[in-house]
Amino acid sequence: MTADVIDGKAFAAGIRARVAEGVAAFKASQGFTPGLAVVLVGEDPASQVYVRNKHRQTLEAGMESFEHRLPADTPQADILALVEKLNADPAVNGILVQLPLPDHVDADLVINSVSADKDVDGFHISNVGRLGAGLKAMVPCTPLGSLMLLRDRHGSLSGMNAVVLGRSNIVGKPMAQLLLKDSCTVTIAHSRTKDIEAVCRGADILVAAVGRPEMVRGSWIRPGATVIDVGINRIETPEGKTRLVGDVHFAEAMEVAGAVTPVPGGVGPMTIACLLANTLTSAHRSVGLPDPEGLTA
Ligand SMILES: Nc1nc2c(c(=O)[nH]1)N[C@@H](CN(C=O)c1ccc(C(=O)N[C@@H](CCC(=O)O)C(=O)O)cc1)CN2
Ligand SMILES: [Mg+2]
Repeated sequence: MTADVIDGKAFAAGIRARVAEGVAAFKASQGFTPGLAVVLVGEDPASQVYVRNKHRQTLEAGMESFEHRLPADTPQADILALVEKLNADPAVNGILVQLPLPDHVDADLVINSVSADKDVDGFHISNVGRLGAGLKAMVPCTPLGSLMLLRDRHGSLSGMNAVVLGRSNIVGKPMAQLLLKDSCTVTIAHSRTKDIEAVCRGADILVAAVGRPEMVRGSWIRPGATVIDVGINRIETPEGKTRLVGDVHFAEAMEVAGAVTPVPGGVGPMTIACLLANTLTSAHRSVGLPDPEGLTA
């Protein structure tokens, strides 16, 4: 059996095109352009690439992009002051502080200083609580993108057994909430889970978000299951080069699963597409428009 490869790159391009249409319609009806502000502190190489891509794709969608690059040793008070300024700026509909932040910064404090209405990352504690309570929230981008890929493949997810491997605040926990909201039976598995392999084998939907290269082997996967690989791990090859792999052993998964997201080109591109979608959603909500269709959870 050979699984289908879920083309997240192509799907993300479609989402970005729909966001661009929504932005054009928004500008025409409201007379202003939605704006996204991104704050990068320090010189982490991967973060620099992600922030550059966010800037380019925000402009391509027809939105304003405000990039704030601060040195790694910026005092926490200066970061908080910048966020306050962005909170008060009517040209800014979405604010994102790129993670990870340097060690001297309290990331939770900074995340929760972003206005919940402009929190396009969905990390603010009030958005976390709203998602958990089944209320309208800003939803974290990677889980939202993963949900879109699952809905596209299956239509309804109702009654499916979903296992989320990993319990991070950024992916694992919100992913589990979204799957529950779509009426899956949800299990969160993690490093202390007993017989994790058997737990994963019970999954119709397996979402791997642990940050451990190729941890999920073919024997962990139920035949025909849909596997969403959120991991992005850079490993060294025997030739001394590096390459990206997910949390799932892709070649083995392809032999067993019904469908698998590749790394790269699976969930990753959906993260930025959903950031743009969230920024448009935030602009809609700021003027009392209904949420843009098909771009929210
Ligand atoms: N404030 C936030 N910080 C971080 C988030 C986030 O959602 N909000 N997520 C990640 C990084 N990230 C976006 O910020 C991100 C990661 C990966 C990709 C992506 O397109 N990956 C490609 C491969 C890229 C490569 O070659 O390295 C893929 O998987 O195909 C986009 C965005 C942590 N920080
Ligand atoms: Mg975890």
